[in-house]
Amino acid sequence: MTAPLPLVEDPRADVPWRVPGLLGPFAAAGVLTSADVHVARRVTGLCGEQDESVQLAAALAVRALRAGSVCVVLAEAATLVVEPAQDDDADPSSPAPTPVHLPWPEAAAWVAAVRASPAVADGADGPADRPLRWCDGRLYLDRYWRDEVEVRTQVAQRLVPVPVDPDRLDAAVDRLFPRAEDDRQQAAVRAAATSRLTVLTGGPGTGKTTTVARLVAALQDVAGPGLRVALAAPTGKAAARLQESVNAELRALAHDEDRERAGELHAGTVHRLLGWAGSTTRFAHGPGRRLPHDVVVVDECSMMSLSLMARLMSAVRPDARLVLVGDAHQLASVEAGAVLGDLVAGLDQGVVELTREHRFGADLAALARAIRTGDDDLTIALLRAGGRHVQWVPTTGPVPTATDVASLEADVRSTGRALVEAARAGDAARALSALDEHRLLLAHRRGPAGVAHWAAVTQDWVAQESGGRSSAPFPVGRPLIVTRNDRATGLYNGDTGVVVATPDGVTCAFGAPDAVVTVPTHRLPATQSVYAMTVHRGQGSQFTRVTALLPPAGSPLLTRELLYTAVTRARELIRVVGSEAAVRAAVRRPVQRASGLARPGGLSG
Ligand SMILES: Nc1ncnc2c1ncn2[C@@H]1O[C@H](COP(=O)(O)OP(=O)(O)OP(=O)(O)O)[C@@H](O)[C@H]1O
Repeated sequence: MTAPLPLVEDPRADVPWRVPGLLGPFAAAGVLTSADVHVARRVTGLCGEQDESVQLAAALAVRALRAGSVCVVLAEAATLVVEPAQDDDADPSSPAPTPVHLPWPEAAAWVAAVRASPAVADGADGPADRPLRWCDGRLYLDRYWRDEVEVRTQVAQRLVPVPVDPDRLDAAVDRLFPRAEDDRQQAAVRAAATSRLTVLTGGPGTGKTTTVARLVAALQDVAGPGLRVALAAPTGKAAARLQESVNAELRALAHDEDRERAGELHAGTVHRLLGWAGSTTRFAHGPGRRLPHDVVVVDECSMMSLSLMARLMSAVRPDARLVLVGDAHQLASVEAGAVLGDLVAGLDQGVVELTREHRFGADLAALARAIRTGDDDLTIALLRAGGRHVQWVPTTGPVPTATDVASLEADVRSTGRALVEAARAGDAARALSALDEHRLLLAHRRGPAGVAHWAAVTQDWVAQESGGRSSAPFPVGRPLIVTRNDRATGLYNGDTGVVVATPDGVTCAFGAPDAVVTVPTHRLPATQSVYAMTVHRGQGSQFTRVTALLPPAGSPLLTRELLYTAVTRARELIRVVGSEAAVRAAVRRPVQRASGLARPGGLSG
């Protein structure tokens, strides 16, 4: 009897087993996944569209969403390179992506077929009931086009002058920002007072949060008192940080009346503010039931997707003031869209950029600036020069050696030991401080330069420091990250905490060292250990010291925004472990997300 042949599986599960016809070579080349093909066939099929070139265009629109773009620019489709945008399984040691030669349809005939398709609404005035939309050379899934229209309309409606007493405003600005050199912060207060939309952008430590607090105080004076103010951020962690810093700043205001008028503010997630009803698109608040607030301030807006921004804008009362705050150079949202970046780049009014770094060490700030401006020579020079705040371990092989990671290891061991000791002593505040002392950030989740591998390595180092691994479900000293929002405990996806000993057993401490929240282990929502995290996960948080361990230069995840976001997570020290080629590849590679808002004039019509 012959043994059955072993089943041979395609190692890339996202490549369809067999895609016939025109889409076949695109699937085989890895440009399209089975999900892209499936969704495209379904949406076109429902409308009776059999033309394969239209199916291809639809599949590319679906693919674009995976890569963070809102639409596909069909004329540029043939310049596609094979690079799975968020693909963790991509082998980072593989060579850089290369253009692929594929059977692209002839351009003019392709566009004509798409525009004439019963699945496609042609232009802004096209039918409202089709799954796809063609507009200005871009093909969208219709839902995303509607979100863009919503944002564009809201922006136009909100950027109209709001009358306020000019003398009163002058007096408030002079009181709150008396120094002439704080002219940008003054401008932000003026913008927020005189417009219903203000975009406040700037790198870390440029005074955004300080400005938010003082502009709230100014608004309570010139448009209040008694304005209802909502503060929000895309993640619970970012919201907690915002609340803490804004209230600290409000308490420190020099004038009693400003302090009294502003009061104490609460911040929550954007989802919570909008009354999230358990699905990503259904919210209690919207155009039919607006938020009651007079002022809505949202921080960390770089993390907001197009869809969430559209929902937010349509839920804020037309006569309320909306202030969007964030660093437009950071990684954009995991979902499609880079609205903050589009607004900062495209608006000729309503945007205030803060540029003076107040907190950052000078060499850290210079490094962040070099990366942000795409200057790879300067980035390398600054890394090489090093300093009190910058360390570089240039690696040469595809995988870092023990020597390459020696300084990382020393940091992980010392902070790990401090964390475990504090947790064993039941000192939650000290354990939480130790938790934010150092963080290892990576681009990938899996693979040799991924979180899974490095979390295991660092966990071993910590275990060696603290008397071995424990098999307990919640070992004392284990750092945890929450992976799901949980109303019952008030914990949010991304919150980090630590397991601490108490006289009654173990519990988990979350929050800031001066505002500890304890949650018994049996009430915890889903959590994971957090010995290392992706840069995406680290967004919205800062740590005293950060090690960014870069994948090899060929990794598709290595981008300017990724490196900038990693570097700007550090308060005191950024250590980069990676090759010169990887650093240069990152700096030279800004993420390009296609959207109709980003095109010239895309925000005005
Ligand atoms: N005009 C100013 N003059 C002097 N110091 C300032 C000024 N504005 C802000 N600061 C100080 O600079 C530091 C950073 O300010 P802030 O936290 O507001 O920046 P940020 O842009 O919100 O930073 P991040 O994005 O990291 O949260 C704070 O210590 C703050 O007190």
